[in-house]
Amino acid sequence: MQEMILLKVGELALKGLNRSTFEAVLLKNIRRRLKPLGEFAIQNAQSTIYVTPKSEDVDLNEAVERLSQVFGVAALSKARVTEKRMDAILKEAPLYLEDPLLAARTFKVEAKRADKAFPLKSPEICSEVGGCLLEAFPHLKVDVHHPDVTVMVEIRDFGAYIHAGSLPGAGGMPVGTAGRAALLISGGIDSPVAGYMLAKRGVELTAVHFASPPYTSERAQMKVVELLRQVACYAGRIKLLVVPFTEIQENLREHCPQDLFTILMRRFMMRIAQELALENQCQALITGESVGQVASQTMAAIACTDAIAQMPVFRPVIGMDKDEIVTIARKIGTFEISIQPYEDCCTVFTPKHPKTRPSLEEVVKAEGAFEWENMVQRAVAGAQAQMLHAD
Ligand SMILES: Nc1ncnc2c1ncn2[C@@H]1O[C@H](COP(=O)(O)OP(=O)(O)OP(=O)(O)O)[C@@H](O)[C@H]1O
Repeated sequence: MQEMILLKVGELALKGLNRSTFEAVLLKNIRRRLKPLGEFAIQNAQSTIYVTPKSEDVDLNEAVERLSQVFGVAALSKARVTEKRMDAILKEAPLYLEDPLLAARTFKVEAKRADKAFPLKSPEICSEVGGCLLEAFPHLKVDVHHPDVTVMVEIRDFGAYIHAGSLPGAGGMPVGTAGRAALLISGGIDSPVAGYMLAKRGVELTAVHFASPPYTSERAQMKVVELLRQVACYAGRIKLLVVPFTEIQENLREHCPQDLFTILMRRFMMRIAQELALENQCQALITGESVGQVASQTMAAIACTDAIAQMPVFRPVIGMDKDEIVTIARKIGTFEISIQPYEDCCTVFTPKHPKTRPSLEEVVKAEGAFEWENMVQRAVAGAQAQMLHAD
C-alpha cells in the first residue's frame, strides 16, 4: 500500500465563484515546488489535495518539507492509503503507525467519513481501529484529551487514509492570486520578512536592490541573491533587479546637506523602484520599514519618502518590534543569512546625525542642488535582471 501526502487547503476554501481559479494557481505552485523531486500524481477534491509519488525512490519527507512552504496549504499529513474496506484499514493501521505508536504512551483515534456510502459511521470506525491498535500495542492507553499520538482515519473519494496527525501548512493565499509588487530588498533582516508577508497574501514578488560599487561589494550582492532564494521557497520565482546607485549617492554626498543624506537617498530609491515596478507590471512597492527603528523611519521621514510614491507602499512590518521580525526571519530561514556582515549602500556615506524630523519643503529644496533626472534614468536603464528560485 502506498504512502502519500494529504494537503488541506486553507482560506481559499471560503472563496465563491472564483475558487477554481485560486485552486488552479495553488496546484501549479505545488507542481513547480515538487518538480525537482520526481513525478507525482496530484488530485484535488473536497478541499483536499492528494499528492502521490509515481515512484518508490521519491523522498517523501523532502516533499513534505517543500509543501509546508507553499502558501494556500493549511495543513498536511503523510498518510498511507488503503482500499475503503474495514479489513484493509485494520491490517494497515498497526503496520503503518508502528514507529509513532511504539514511541507513545497514549493515543486516540479520530475518523472522518467524507464518503457517506462507507458502511460504518465515524464512532464505529474509531472503536474498531482503537481496539485493533490496543491489541497490537498492549503498552498503549487511550487518552481522548491529551494523547501523545492522534491516529486519523479518513474515508475519502479515492480511498481510506491513515495517518498520525497533521503538520501546520504555510497558510495564506496561493502566490499569484493577488497581483505583483516590487520589494525593495537590502541585505538586512526586515525586508526579506516584508516580502515573505506579502507573498503570504498571494502577491508575486519582483525584487529591487540598490548597489553602489565599489563602496558595496560583489559579496554583498550575493547575500541578497541568497536571501531571495530562501524567500523563494515560499514566494516562488522572484525576478531580481540590481540597480547601479553609485552615481546618485556620490552626487548626494557632494551637493546635499549631510543630515538629509539618508532621506534623500530613500526618495531616489522610491523614484527608481517605482519606474522599475511599472516596467515589470507591479502595482505596489514593499519595504521593510518599521516605525522608529532608525532615523529614516520616523513618521516625518516616511512622509517625505511617501510624497514621491504614486503607487501604494506596503510596509508589513511597520508596527512590529525587532524581536517579532527576527522570529519570522528565523522561521523562514533568512535570519542567518541577513546577519552576515556585508555592507549595504544604506550604510555607506551615512551621516553621523541624520535629521529625524525633516520637512518636505527642505528636502525638496535640497534635491534642487543638482541635475538628477538623467541619473535616475541611467539607474533605471542600468538595472541588471536575474531570475531566482529556490532550487
Ligand atoms: N540597498 C537597498 N536596496 C533596496 N532597498 C533597500 C536598500 N536599503 C534599504 N532598502 C529599503 O529601505 C528599507 C529601510 O532600510 P533601512 O536600512 O533604513 O532599514 P533596515 O532596518 O536596515 O531594514 P532592512 O533590515 O530591511 O535592511 C528596507 O527595509 C528596504 O525596504
